[in-house]
Amino acid sequence: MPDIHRPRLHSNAGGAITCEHSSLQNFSEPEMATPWSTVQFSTVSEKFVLPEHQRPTVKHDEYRDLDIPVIDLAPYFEGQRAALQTIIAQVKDSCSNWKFFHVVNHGVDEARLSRIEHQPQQFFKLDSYNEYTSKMQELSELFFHIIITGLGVDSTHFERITKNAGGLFRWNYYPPCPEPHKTIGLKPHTDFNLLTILHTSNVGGLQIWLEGKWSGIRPRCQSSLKLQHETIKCSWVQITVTIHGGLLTNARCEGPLHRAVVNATVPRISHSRTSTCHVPTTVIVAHPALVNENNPSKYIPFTFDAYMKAKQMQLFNTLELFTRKDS
Ligand SMILES: O=C(O)CCC(=O)C(=O)O
Ligand SMILES: [Fe+2]
Repeated sequence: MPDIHRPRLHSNAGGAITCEHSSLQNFSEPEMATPWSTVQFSTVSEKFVLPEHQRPTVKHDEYRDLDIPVIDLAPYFEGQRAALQTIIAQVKDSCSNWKFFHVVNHGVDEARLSRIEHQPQQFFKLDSYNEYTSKMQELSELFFHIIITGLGVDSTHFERITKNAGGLFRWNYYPPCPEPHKTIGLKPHTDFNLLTILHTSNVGGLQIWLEGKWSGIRPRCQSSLKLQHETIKCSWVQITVTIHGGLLTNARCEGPLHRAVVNATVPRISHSRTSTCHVPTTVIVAHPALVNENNPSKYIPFTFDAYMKAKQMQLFNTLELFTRKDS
């Protein structure tokens, strides 16, 4: 298996991160002030304000004095006899009593750990990053407008959601893979949320399920666009409407099933920006004008909160789905 780094992160305030696979870089948009952010805010954006009962009551620097187990790997690396047996017993105990533990003298060098921590911070400081995210927001809003206008329906129904849309920015890194035919970079999926803007490096890999088969989409970075008498070089982005879009439009605009394949020679990077409805209580329901006898309502309305809970059920409490109810 190639070591695909696939960050999946929910950029709610501050960027709580959930990783589906090992993640190399997780970047959320700078909606909140952080010590190393160039953007400082005095209030939290409305779209991140949680209902009172959902707000955390334990502060970030409020710690409990717990006797969390610390596993020391030094004796093992030093080749001490019986070290492994001791560690096995400690880990066994920690797993059943705590479900987690700290590890010291783990052999991962400090400089490397520090780089992993600091390099992303440099990225967030870049002006280009802030400019990029606001451009992406503008582009998303423009496309919301275009899509809604195309449906020929009144836009107020969508505005409650699109106006509050936040962003989820994700980088996918696909290293070259010695046996690309035996594996896949990103399994078939549809994106959730409203709209995805995807930009890929000039290396193929994205495939979309079209007319009953997987179709490779040619990367078109630096394509030329004729605009009045001028030819301008433009970088290409792809826009897909995703699951909430499908629900809002009663399946008139739904995101495509897609996947990413890997290759043996060149690394590939893609970054996607999905628009997210962050108001947990907003009910996502099809526009009434798009539901009629010929197009009966396809989906049960849900709130963003319910949707996230269902998603988390699968991501974090997956085993609950397989737990015997009679046990
Ligand atoms: O890498 C790609 O081309 C696809 C990425 C993707 O589907 C995603 O990030 O959801
Ligand atoms: Fe995707």
